[in-house]
Amino acid sequence: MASMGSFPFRIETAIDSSVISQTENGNSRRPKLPLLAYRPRKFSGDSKFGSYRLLGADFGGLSLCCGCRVTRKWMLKRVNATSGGSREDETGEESEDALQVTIEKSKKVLALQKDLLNQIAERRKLVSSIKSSIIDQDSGSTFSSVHIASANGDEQDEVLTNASLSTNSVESTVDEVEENPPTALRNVLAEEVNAPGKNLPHTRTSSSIRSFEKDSSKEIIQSYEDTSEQLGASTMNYSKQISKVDLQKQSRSTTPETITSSSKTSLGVDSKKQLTDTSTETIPSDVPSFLSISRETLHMEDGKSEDFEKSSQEKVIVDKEDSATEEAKLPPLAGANVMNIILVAAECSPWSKTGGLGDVAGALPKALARRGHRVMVVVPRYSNYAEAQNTGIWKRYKVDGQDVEVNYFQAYIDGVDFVFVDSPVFRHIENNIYGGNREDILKRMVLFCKAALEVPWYVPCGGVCYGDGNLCFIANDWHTGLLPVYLKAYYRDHGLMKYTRCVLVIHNIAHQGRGPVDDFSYVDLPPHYLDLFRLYDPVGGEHFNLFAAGLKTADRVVTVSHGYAWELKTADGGWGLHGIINENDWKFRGIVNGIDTKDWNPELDVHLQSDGYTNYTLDTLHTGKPQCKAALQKELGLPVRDNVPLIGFIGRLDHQKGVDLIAEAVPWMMGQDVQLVMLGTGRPDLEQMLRQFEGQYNDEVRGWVGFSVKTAHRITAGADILLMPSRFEPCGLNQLYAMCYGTVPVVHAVGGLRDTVQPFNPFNEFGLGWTFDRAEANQLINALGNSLLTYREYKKSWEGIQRRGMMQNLSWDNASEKYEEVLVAAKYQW
Ligand SMILES: Nc1ncnc2c1ncn2[C@@H]1O[C@H](COP(=O)(O)OP(=O)(O)O[C@H]2O[C@H](CO)[C@@H](O)[C@H](O)[C@H]2O)[C@@H](O)[C@H]1O
Repeated sequence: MASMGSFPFRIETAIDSSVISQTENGNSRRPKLPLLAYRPRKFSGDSKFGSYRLLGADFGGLSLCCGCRVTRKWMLKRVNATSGGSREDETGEESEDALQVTIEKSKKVLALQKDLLNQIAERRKLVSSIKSSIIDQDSGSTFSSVHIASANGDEQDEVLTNASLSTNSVESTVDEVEENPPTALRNVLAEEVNAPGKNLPHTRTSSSIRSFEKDSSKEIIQSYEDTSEQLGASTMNYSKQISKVDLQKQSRSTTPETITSSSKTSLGVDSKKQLTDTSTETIPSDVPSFLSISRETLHMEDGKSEDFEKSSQEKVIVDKEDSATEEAKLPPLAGANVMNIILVAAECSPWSKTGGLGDVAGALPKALARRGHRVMVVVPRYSNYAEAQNTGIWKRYKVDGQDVEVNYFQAYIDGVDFVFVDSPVFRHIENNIYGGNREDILKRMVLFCKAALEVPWYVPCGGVCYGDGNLCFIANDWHTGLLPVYLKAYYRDHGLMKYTRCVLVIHNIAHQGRGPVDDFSYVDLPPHYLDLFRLYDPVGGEHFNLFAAGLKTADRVVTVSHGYAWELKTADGGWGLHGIINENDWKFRGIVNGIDTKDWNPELDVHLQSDGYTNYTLDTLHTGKPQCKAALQKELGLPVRDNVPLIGFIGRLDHQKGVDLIAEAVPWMMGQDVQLVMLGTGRPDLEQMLRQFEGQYNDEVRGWVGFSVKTAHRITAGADILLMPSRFEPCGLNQLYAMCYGTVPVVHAVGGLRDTVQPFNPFNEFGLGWTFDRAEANQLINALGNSLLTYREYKKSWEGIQRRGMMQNLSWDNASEKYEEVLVAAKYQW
């Protein structure tokens, strides 16, 4: 069957024997002239308006190239004209008038069709994006951001079914369009538009057409009217389809702004209600009594909440309008996997940061949002943050028998909702986030995890709460190890938050939230939960271990490199938790961190835009980097010398980072004509050591005790070599930053350092830096010696190392895709 024509018509050419057999004289032989039969099909409501069968393969030398009804009618008349003899004498003025009317009508129809074709082209893109994001072949079901916000399982199913059904409908329609591209019709239309009436007059000037009778013109007009009517109907129907597509696209869109604007602008009443219901009515009434007493305390503060919601909705709608075109063009990278993700961390750059966790919490969520997920970060509010507005939402949670009130602040930045949990216990500790005694820290984390877990219910971001369906939390380190435990104990054990999952990320196993078993009393859990926390190891004996409970209850566990994932399973690297990690190997995975390529980019770095520093790229490495080096030397009061290797160190001053190994190597270094700049805070003895080196080698060493993000950026840009002799390093970010800035890393090959710094091989000019196998000073000296030799004697090799480092794609884009795989695995796991 050759199928031609244009949407919404489906034209089929075929030999229809029943018609063949009904020739005028009743003979069953094939007629001399081709016959045409019109068989309208009833519009089924899905995609077809009618179907035409063209009988016969040839038509007086004209191929059956056009499926439009007009042409068919015209052909029919031509058959009659040919078979019925010439009537040229009857084609006078009257016929000319009729033709004129016909032409006018045809123009209108053509305009209508043209419009329709445009709409088809536009919507096809839209529908193909929906197709890719909807179908979940494995499960046969589809989760979408509509039910992200829905808490009721039944409702979710209903939404899914409806969505799937209507999508299928749209799909079939579009498939037909694709199967039957409207090229033929468009050709005819194009001709008609370019030269109105050209087609008809053209045919009419041919001898056979000149013989049209009066009636034939009327029939043509009637035919056009029919066509017009059908086009009108089809346009209406297609508009309905388009509306459906709109609705689905919007309701499936995962970004908060889309959801908000959908609820305000395009969603149908039911959909609006659904979203609204989610934000306000999904809070289960049968929440266990041992939970917070916050349920009744959702109150507005001087109407602030309303204002906040209104303003955030307005902002979101503007954002939505700005990005609407782009969104319509691009389907989410995550496709059918789009979900709501809430990353919960004790620190988040740029607001709070003591190390790499802050960097990850600030950057990974943005990368996940770029993939199309709706993403939130929940972090304590340690200080007043200019960007964050008070939502006016207050809740109270029980911590160690006391009611503690929290107030949620919110900001929407780079596609991510940042929610800050405010409470007196977090205030003014921005410089000592993990400070205080063990019980105080533990109580802060209890409060934080309880408050974070309920954010998706109570804090409307962009006007709509996240809800607990299709939701996955990402908890980070022991501080939020209670999150998966509370999710289980308070909710899932009670049949609540059934579709919510929690992935726990290990950034550093050395800190576990250990304490005496009695600490269990602070975490406010049923007694049978104690076993999750109880751990025995030769170092701590029987103790309370918060990380252990988190690892056991999390749906999935991630750590920040492959090397560290392997190390964590060993007795040396697991720090007492290797047993639990091995037992849970099935849910454990290593993913190497990415970096924020906006923050840490020599081309854009805001800290390189003053004080003699400069931004640079691969192309300007030759001039830019030396300028930064000179600026750093000048800023630190070191001799400004271009040819002296400048060695940098940035990091916590503790056992992990191997600062003591550097200290051991300093006397040797000072004999090598190098400059050494160290930035860090931590153990007082190591801080003192930095000061001492500076005093002792004042022309060569600078020891900056303190935490300065600006200085960290400037050292990264100005140094030639970055030293990282870490005893263990789960991932390490500084070596990644260094490589992006053309600074060559010299590292202990451990954990993520081994994963990310391929050792330089001078024979094939391969590699990114120098590594050494054991955390020992002589090994460090050996590797550093080789790097200095290359720096001085093999400039080309050095530049090759720099360039290879700078050319890597270290962004979060790759890592976020892998996180997405983990989140999806968690989502479908029961
Ligand atoms: N004094 C100072 N002033 C300014 N900035 C300073 C600073 N000291 C450190 N920083 C910054 O803090 C970050 C440190 O990140 P790292 O990944 O190197 O180590 P950290 O051990 O904190 O992180 C843990 O988590 C991260 C994230 O997963 C893992 O990469 C890592 O291996 C693991 O130990 C960098 O951005 C660095 O510039």
